[in-house]
Amino acid sequence: MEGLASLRSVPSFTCRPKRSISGTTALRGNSLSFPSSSSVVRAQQMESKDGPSSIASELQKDELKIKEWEVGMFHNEVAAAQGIKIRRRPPTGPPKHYVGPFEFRLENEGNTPRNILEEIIWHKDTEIARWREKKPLHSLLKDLQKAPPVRDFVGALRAANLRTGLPGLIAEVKKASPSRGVLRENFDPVEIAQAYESGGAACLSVLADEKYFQGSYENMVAIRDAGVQKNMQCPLLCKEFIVDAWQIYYARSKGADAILLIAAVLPDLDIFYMIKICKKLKMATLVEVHNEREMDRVLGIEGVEFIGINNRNLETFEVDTSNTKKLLEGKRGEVIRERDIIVVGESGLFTPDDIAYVQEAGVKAVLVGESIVKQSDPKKGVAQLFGRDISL
Ligand SMILES: O=C(O)c1ccccc1NCC(=O)[C@H](O)[C@H](O)COP(=O)(O)O
Repeated sequence: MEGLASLRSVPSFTCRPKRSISGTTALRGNSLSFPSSSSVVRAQQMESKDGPSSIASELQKDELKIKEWEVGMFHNEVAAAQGIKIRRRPPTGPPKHYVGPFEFRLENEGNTPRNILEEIIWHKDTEIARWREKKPLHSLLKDLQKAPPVRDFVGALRAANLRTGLPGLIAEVKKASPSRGVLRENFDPVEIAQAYESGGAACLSVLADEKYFQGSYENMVAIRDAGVQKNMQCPLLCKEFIVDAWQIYYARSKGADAILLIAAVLPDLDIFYMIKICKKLKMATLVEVHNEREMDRVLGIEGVEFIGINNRNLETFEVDTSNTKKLLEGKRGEVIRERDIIVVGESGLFTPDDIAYVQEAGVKAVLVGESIVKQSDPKKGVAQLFGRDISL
C-alpha cells in the first residue's frame, strides 16, 4: 500500500505542558502542530479522489481532531504524574485510526470507562462541550449580571459551628445516586430545602447532574427563587462534576454560591486556576479529597481554604468514616489548623456518634445526603442526625 510506505516518520515527543488545558488555560511549551500519521495517510487518500481544496478542509478537520486528542493525551500525562487515575477523553471520543482506505477504533484502546466516576467524567466532558456550543462564555458573562448576589458559604458554616458547637451542616438535596439508587421517590427540591433550613442546616448542596443523580440546575434555581419568597438564607453549593471553567460561570449564573472541585479528577493547575475564577466571582471552592496523596497535593495548591474529605471511594463506593480521621492526623492536621482551613466531612454520616467521630477528628462542617433526604420529614431527620434540635 503506497500510503504507508511513503509515510514521513512523524516525530514522537513528550511535551510536558507548562499549563493544564481543561478549559482554564492554554497549553504552553512546544505544542508543535504537525499532521500526525493518520492525517498524512488521509491526505494521500484524498489526493487520489479529490482536488487540493478538499484535501485542505479534510486535513483541517482531521488536524483539529488529532490536535484535540494530542492535547487530551498531554492532559492525561500531567494527571497521571499527579496520581490521578481518571482518564479524560475528548468529547469526540478516541481518535479513529486509518490504514489505507480503512478507518477504525481499537477495542482495547481503553475506550470504556474503568469505573463510575470515570464514566461520569466522560459523560460530563461531552455534555459540557455541547452546552458551551449553545451558550458561549461571552453570552454567559452577560447572564452573570442578572445573577442573584453571592452569599458567604464558608461564613455560614463557621457561624453555625460557633452557634451550636457542632459541625455546620451542608444538607444535600439529592434524589438518587449511582451507589444507592433512588433515595426519595416523592422528591420536591424546594420542600426538602425548606425542611433542611428550618431544621438548622447552615448551607445546602444541590445535585445538578441529571443522568446519574436525577438532579438539575432548575432545582437549584427553584430553591434560590423560593428563598426570595420564603426568606430562605442558606447559601447553595452546586453539586456538579466540574471539568471545565465554563461550568463555574454557569453555576454562578444559576445562583450558586459555591462549587466543588474533585482532586481525583482535576490536576493541580486546573484546581489553582478554577479557585482564582471562583475568587473573582466571590464564590467558595470546596476542594474534595479522598486519600493522603490527594490531601498532600491540595495542601500544596495556593488559595485552597476549604477542603472536603469524602469518606466514599467514588470508584468503588466503599464508605469508611475513619478516612476523615486518617487524613486529619499528624502533620496534615497541623497544617490545616495553622492555615485555619475549614474541613468538611462528607458521606456515610447517619448518627450523632458519626457526627461526634468526625468532629473529634477535626471537621468544622459535614455534608450529608442519604441519611436525611430519605426521612419522611427531613427537618426531623436533621435533629435525629445531630441528636438534638440544631435550629435554635
Ligand atoms: O454517592 C454516590 O453514589 C456517588 C458516586 C459517584 C460520585 C459521587 C457520588 N456521591 C457524591 C457524594 O459524595 C455524596 O452525594 C455526598 O457526599 C453525600 O453523601 P451521603 O450522605 O452518603 O449521601
